[in-house]
Amino acid sequence: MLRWLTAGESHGPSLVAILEGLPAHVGITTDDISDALARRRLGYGRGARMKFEADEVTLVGGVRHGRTQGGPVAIEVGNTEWPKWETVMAADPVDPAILEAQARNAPLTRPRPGHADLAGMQKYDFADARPILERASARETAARVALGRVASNFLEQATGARIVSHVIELGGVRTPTPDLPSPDDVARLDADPVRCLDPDGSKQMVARIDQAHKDGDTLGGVVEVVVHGLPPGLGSHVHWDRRLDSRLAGALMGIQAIKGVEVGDGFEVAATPGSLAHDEIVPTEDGLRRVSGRSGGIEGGMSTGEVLRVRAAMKPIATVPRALRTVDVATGEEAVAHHQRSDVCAVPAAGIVAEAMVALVIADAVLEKFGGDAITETRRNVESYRDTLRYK
Ligand SMILES: Cc1cc2nc3c(=O)[nH]c(=O)nc-3n(C[C@H](O)[C@H](O)[C@H](O)COP(=O)(O)O)c2cc1C
Ligand SMILES: C=C(O[C@@H]1CC(C(=O)O)=C[C@@H](OP(=O)(O)O)[C@H]1O)C(=O)O
Repeated sequence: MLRWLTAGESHGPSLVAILEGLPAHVGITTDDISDALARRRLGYGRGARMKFEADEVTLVGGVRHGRTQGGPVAIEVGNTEWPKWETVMAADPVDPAILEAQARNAPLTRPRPGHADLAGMQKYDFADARPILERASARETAARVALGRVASNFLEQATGARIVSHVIELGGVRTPTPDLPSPDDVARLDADPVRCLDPDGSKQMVARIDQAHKDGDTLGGVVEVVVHGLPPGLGSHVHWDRRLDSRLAGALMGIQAIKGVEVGDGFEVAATPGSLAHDEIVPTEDGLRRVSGRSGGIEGGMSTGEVLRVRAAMKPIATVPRALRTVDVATGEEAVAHHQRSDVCAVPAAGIVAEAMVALVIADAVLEKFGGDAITETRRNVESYRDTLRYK
């Protein structure tokens, strides 16, 4: 079983992340993790911070000479801006100058609609939104992407499976019938400003972001994550919490601002007659194959061995420059929400975060099915399962 945790605030010294339960000998380097974090910083429409945020990675435990050791993998991702925020965020303000500066800091009392601010202030009994927004911020997704890269290295090395995401809708612009990206498309997708495979769609999306920026507005969209090369039988039909689809949906919904998840054609299938809604099975030279991929490669809560495909819908960024109405909780008066620099759109970045969450869930399902204390053992178990499948 894989377990993972993250800690840290948006403007604290660093984020930390721990992944426990991986076998030994998974190849992973600081450069691999830095590359994954660089992909998350890309994407047209992100705010100023992504231009200078360096995501300084330190592997602080569990990896030696580029290989996991079987113990928990611990990763630290430094926040470049820490020196500027030290007075606001210091954990142990023993220095009187820091104490004085903290006392001078005005509390944030105009909670932003669409954020955790107000419910968090109520729940945790704060008169300042700062402690809530610091942890609610999607800065935390840098830690998940770091863990996701470790998980996807394991997945590829143990099973050969590879993950890729793309943007299929942004600001209401939807690509007509999105082609499924292959792992070979990753470089092309990463080079596109909005990580969209369709050049016309990409242009329209960029124009939509420019318009929203001019209008003081923000945008959301839909990302799709595709996994190639999985064996059948990950997850199970026998209990709700062992279903691969429910585990993927929970993990994707756990990303900040994700408000909907689809497995395969999801909501569209609900409006389609049964004769056209499923994936018929035919014998081929490659063995038993589905003629279509509407189910997203999951049936009965298990991977089918076909391409796995899930989607996540992101709401527009909630810190809207043309500020939304709120109440100043210090006075009870009507006010506009506080606003600091913010993204206009973070849908392409959300795709990278979604890849990470999918990698973690599937790596967990692979370990559950195939076990292994060394990756050679996991790989051997995967291969013998594939070789001895009752029906191929
Ligand atoms: C990659 C990424 C970047 C984000 N950037 C911002 C941002 O700059 N400003 C903002 O207000 N919200 C941003 N968000 C969204 C907020 O974190 C999110 O709306 C907030 O946590 C409340 O969403 P929830 O109701 O789903 O928790 C971002 C989300 C993601 C996934
Ligand atoms: C820092 C990141 O995203 C941040 C997510 C975020 C939010 O409210 O979620 C608000 C912004 O942060 P700041 O308030 O410091 O400008 C984004 O830049 C990141 O993704 O690494």
